[in-house]
Amino acid sequence: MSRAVLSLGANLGDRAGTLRAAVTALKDEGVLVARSTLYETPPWGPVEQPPYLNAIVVVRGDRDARGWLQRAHELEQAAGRTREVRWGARTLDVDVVTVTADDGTPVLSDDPEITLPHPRAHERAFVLVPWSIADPTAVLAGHGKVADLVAALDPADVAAVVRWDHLH
Ligand SMILES: Nc1ncnc2c1ncn2[C@@H]1O[C@H](COP(=O)(O)OP(=O)(O)OP(=O)(O)O)[C@@H](O)[C@H]1O
Ligand SMILES: Nc1nc2c(c(=O)[nH]1)N=C(CO)CN2
Repeated sequence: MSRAVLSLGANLGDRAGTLRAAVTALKDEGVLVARSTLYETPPWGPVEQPPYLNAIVVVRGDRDARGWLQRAHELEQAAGRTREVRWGARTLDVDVVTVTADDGTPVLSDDPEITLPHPRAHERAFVLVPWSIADPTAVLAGHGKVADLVAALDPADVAAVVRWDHLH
């Protein structure tokens, strides 16, 4: 058994419907431990594209790191995602942020197919803000407490991550 933190993002189509369907699928298979609410976030990266809805889920089950990556890809495929431009728009993006063994040891990997922790998680407000809500005690291996990483972000980047439920 291991625990994984997954980052879910959508910026095409019915964004909220897509994220809710992914969370429901994880809940129905009995692996969902915690989830954030939905957040609207400005697009990160070099590609001009619509705003994202993002969420963090914590799952626990009988999978290793590759198993969680496989599950992430299945969720993307179920949402109709095709492989497109790097960092470009998509119906659903599921990244594996961390995997932790049951004894609390973080899984570390520099394999390009599954790099852990996710190499860009520590600088992404759209990951850190929802994660600190889903798990206020969370730690990102190599970078420290997630709540401290949020506090160290540019306040403008944090303010731009807006609880989406409040807008609707
Ligand atoms: N921790 C990880 N989570 C998800 N994919 C990973 C991870 N580490 C490596 N990869 C690899 O990255 C490849 C590209 O993933 P993807 O298209 O989701 O990237 P991206 O979302 O555009 O960029 P980013 O990784 O910066 O979020 C995947 O096929 C996967 O094998
Ligand atoms: N705000 C935000 N920006 C992104 C996201 C995402 O999930 N949220 N995913 C991307 C895919 O690589 C690129 N940029």
